Amino acid sequence: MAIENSVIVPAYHEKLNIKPLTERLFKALGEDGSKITELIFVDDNSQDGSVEEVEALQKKGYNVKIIVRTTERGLSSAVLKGFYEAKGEYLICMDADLQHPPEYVPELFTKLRKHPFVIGTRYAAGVGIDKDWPLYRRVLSGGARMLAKPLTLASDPMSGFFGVQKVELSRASEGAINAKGFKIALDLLVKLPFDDALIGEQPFSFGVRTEGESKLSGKVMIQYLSQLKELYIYKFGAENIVALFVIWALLVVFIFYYLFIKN
Ligand SMILES: Nc1nc2c(ncn2[C@@H]2O[C@H](COP(=O)(O)OP(=O)(O)O[C@H]3O[C@H](CO)[C@@H](O)[C@H](O)[C@@H]3O)[C@@H](O)[C@H]2O)c(=O)[nH]1
Ligand SMILES: [Mg+2]
Repeated sequence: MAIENSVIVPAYHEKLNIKPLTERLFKALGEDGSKITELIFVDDNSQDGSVEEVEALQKKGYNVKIIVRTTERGLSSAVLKGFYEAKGEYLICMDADLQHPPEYVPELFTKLRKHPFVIGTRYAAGVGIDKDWPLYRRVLSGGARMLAKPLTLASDPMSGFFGVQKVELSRASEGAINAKGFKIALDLLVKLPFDDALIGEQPFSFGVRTEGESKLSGKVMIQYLSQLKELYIYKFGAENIVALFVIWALLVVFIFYYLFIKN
């Protein structure tokens, strides 16, 4: 049967998560879903046994492969690499560390047949973020989300759990997508030419990592700020950027006044 669905997983030092993710994903897809789905890990030369882990899963019959890059590093560029190598028309990106539960993937693929882009969101009724996700990560994520608000109507543009139709990717202007940093979904949301009203959402509960470590670093945060600046200019034009930052500054002062000074 032809492959219709591709699941792309950026992975760096994720050996211990590869097997449980693969088994849970194909179990969730069931027999019919598994026949039309491929799983692709894009690893940046971790040399931690990830390749051997994938080979063992292939021997068991899973449609899984691993692309090992040796000259590039980075989450967003790894995702784009996987998207361009994928055979499926329907592409889903998810993290390797099981913070994005594979059990939501079948529903995401179903929605992706009706929407050009589907974002996995933690901000919807009945779902949320695991109580053990550290406070500093919540604060960082909340701040990052607030700064992205004027750019997209999607409720969780910081999410790394999302789907996009392959045909949409080809509609981005040449070289437009920013492959630096972690926030590839935000870049696609702003730069692909579909209408925001067509964005689908898939509520999901965000788990905590149990194996390996987060790769979020100061460098990734700086890359996010630089990406934000580029996206603001892309969307609103360089001439409006000062006005936008003034509005943001006034908003922050207002919130500060309202929360801490008014009473
Ligand atoms: N190939 C490759 N993969 C990478 C790299 N850096 C990170 N990854 C992979 O990208 C995924 C997310 O990385 P984490 O290190 O787990 O990120 P996080 O701090 O938990 O951030 C997550 O939370 C955000 C939402 O708050 C998400 O937006 C983001 O995508 C990520 O899921 C993991 O599968 C990780 O192995 C890299 O340089 N290269
Ligand atoms: Mg993580």
